[in-house]
Amino acid sequence: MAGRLVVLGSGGHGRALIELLRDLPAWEIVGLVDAVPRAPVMLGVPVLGDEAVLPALRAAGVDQACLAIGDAAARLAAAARLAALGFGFPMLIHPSAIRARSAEVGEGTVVLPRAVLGAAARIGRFCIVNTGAILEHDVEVGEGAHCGPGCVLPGGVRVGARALIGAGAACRPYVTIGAGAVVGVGAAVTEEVPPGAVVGGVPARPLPG
Ligand SMILES: CC(=O)SCCNC(=O)CCNC(=O)[C@H](O)C(C)(C)COP(=O)(O)OP(=O)(O)OC[C@H]1O[C@@H](n2cnc3c(N)ncnc32)[C@H](O)[C@@H]1OP(=O)(O)O
Repeated sequence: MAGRLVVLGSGGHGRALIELLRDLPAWEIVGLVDAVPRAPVMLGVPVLGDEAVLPALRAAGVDQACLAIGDAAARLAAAARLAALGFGFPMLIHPSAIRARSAEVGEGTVVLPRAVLGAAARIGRFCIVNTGAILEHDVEVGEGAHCGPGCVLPGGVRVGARALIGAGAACRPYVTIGAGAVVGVGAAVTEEVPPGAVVGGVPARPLPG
């Protein structure tokens, strides 16, 4: 699939996705949409305004969108709003990423440069697999979860919906990270992380606050 696409979100993740799309030449970015536009142009792409411009884009034949929103709940809420307007959400995988033939990737999920998706990995909808993340064989990632830059999820790790695995974190094989949990930067997860928990350190323990 390819065509014309709008990017929702003009923050840091938006800049990352503009660069990702530039390496997927079948896609043309018609512009950025942001609730609080900070500049009229970002990395050469026009910022069209807030979501009020979306119906006109649909009428003009733009029917694909890419959600550049880091916060999982906000990303999933935006997906629902744009789906109601008739937008679809392509999965976008950078050409330098390695995807096993048996790895499944859901709609609206983005896979950034040099990430690895191993055999029979299953990545849900609207996930972020960030730069250099390694998701090994049989890893399962739930809807809206974010695997941060350089994280390492060995075989059989399960990441619940909307969870965040921080940059450079690593997990023991077959461990489960609960829905909405946060694993801090650089953590080593050795045992199950309950839903909604925030853990960090080596080995990972609940963080204060
Ligand atoms: C391209 C991109 O940029 S993708 C970005 C992906 N995002 C990430 O990787 C960020 C992940 N977030 C983190 O690691 C954050 O530090 C969090 C969520 C774990 C904690 O953030 P906050 O809730 O703001 O906590 P805060 O910074 O106030 O720290 C609370 C305590 O936890 C400690 N702490 C925070 N992060 C960590 C960590 N990763 N490991 C160990 N301890 C930590 C702090 O030192 C502090 O301890 P103290 O109370 O003894 O001083």
